[in-house]
Amino acid sequence: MTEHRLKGGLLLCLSFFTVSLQAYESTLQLHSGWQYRWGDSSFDAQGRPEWALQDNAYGAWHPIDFPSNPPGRDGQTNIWFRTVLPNGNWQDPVIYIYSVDLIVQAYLDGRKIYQYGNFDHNGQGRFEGWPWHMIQLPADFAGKFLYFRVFSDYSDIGLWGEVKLMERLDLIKLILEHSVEQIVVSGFSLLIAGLAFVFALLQAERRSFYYLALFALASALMVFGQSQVRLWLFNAPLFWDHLAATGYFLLPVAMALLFGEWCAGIKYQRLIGALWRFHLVYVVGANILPLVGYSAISRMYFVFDGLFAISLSLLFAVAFSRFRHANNEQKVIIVTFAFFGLLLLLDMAVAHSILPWRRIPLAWGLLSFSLALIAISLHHFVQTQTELKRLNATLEQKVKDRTRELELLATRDPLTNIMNRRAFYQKGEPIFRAALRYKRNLSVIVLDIDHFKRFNDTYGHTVGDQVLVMVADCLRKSCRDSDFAARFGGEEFVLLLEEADSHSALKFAERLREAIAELSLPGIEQTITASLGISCLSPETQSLEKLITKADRALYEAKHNGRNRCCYI
Ligand SMILES: Nc1nc2c(ncn2[C@@H]2O[C@H](COP(=O)(O)OP(=O)(O)OP(=O)(O)O)[C@@H](O)[C@H]2O)c(=O)[nH]1
Repeated sequence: MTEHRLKGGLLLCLSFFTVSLQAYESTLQLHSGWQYRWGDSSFDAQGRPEWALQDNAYGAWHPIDFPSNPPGRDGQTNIWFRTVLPNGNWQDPVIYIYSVDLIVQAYLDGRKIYQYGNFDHNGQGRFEGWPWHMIQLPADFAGKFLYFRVFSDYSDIGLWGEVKLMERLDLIKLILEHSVEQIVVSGFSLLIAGLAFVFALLQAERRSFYYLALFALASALMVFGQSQVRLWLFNAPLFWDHLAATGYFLLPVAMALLFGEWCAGIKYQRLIGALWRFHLVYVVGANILPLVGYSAISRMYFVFDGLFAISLSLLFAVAFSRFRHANNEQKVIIVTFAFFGLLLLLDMAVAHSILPWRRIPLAWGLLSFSLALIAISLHHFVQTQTELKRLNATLEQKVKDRTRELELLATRDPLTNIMNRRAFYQKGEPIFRAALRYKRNLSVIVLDIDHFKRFNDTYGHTVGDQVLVMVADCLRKSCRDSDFAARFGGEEFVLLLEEADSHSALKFAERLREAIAELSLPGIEQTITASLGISCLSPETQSLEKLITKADRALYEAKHNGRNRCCYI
């Protein structure tokens, strides 16, 4: 069973390979041996065109290399072409035509075998888009004349691009091959458009990202709208041609906008501004006029290409006049733009038969331009983000510093730089509550400098201030980590001693008193002493305030008993 399957598979592969190999060998270019005849044929009673019946006047047909734009058009809109189909070993033969200007019928032996577009009784019709054509041939085609009846009121008339006799399977492969690069490039452009749009919404350098999104979107529309695979997605050539034309006509708008943005500082900004506005009006007009039946999108190309060629040349001139002074980014843009622009000009030259028909790799030019733009945009994005981060960090630091300053202002005594009354209560309240709850020791010392008024009166306020600062420093140095001191106002200080019972609080107060008594100021004779009142937490002391009041009473005792002493209640 497995062996059978294997054999079957191998055979299938082999036959596919041989069919494609054989078909590939037998693909024939129908690029020579044609004849043409201006005007339109009359039709017999059975509806057969008389020009497609072989026995009619041979002398009326003129030889031409390729069935396109023969001489002597003279405003005519109808033409016939014919060629003799060759012999060959075919399995499923078809004629592939890249495109026709504009609508077409194909006849073999007077039998109509293909039609694209609608011919009225005058042999005229409307533009229906530029699809690729696949004309199925009957088995007995060899050696017979194949006729094409063509109508065009466009600048070109006839078949355009490739005309080939080939196997249907090969044609499918050919269309896929032709479309791969367009699918990849248009997909990529669409991705760029989406990303650029998101970046535009997110960050500061909005405008260049919007323009980049517009350029990438226009490119995607143009490339996919022109791809051959488009008809398999949605078989409406006119719709795709409108889309492709809109994308194509939008290119100079987006290019000029981007150019103006990225090459800021370049002269001629007004010219660039005028260019994009002008082309934008053209895009709108080119879409509206065919809709109201005034013209066809096919006619819009001719004028557009002329204008685009001028705009491109102007942009080239502007770019290169400033090339030497441009920075590296601008140079990359200019070079990739030049490459893309050159391909665009070549494509136009081919489209208008100035150059012989060939495929121009427009997609690659477009890709390189898009890649350069996205790389530079991302570079700018990263730069802006880094700058923003740096600014944020500086700002955050400034806010922190300022908050800290404000905090200090709100909690510190500006003269002595120790806590003020407010901060003392803020810090002391939770400690007091915890001590009360868990029955821990807690003591408060209220300290007042003796006869402080005399310092002010005798030596002036500056000396009074110096005494206050010295005493505060002494308190700070004497305190343990868990203790803290605050200036409550004037020459009065309060200390909170955690885990200190009356005994150790008294001992500490005594040490403090002695340390203060040793302070001196050069040239000041008055000794610096302080009186201290001490109170300890007991179950009946219900608030920190009350504990301080108690210590205040003790201080009063100390003052009353002669100052420079400690009293405990
Ligand atoms: N230099 C200076 N003096 C202040 C400051 N705050 C209050 N004083 C002064 O401190 C003095 C306090 O004096 P009193 O309350 O009479 O008490 P005292 O002179 O210390 O006397 P006793 O407390 O009874 O020993 C007043 O003259 C206030 O003007 C200050 O920040 N700087």
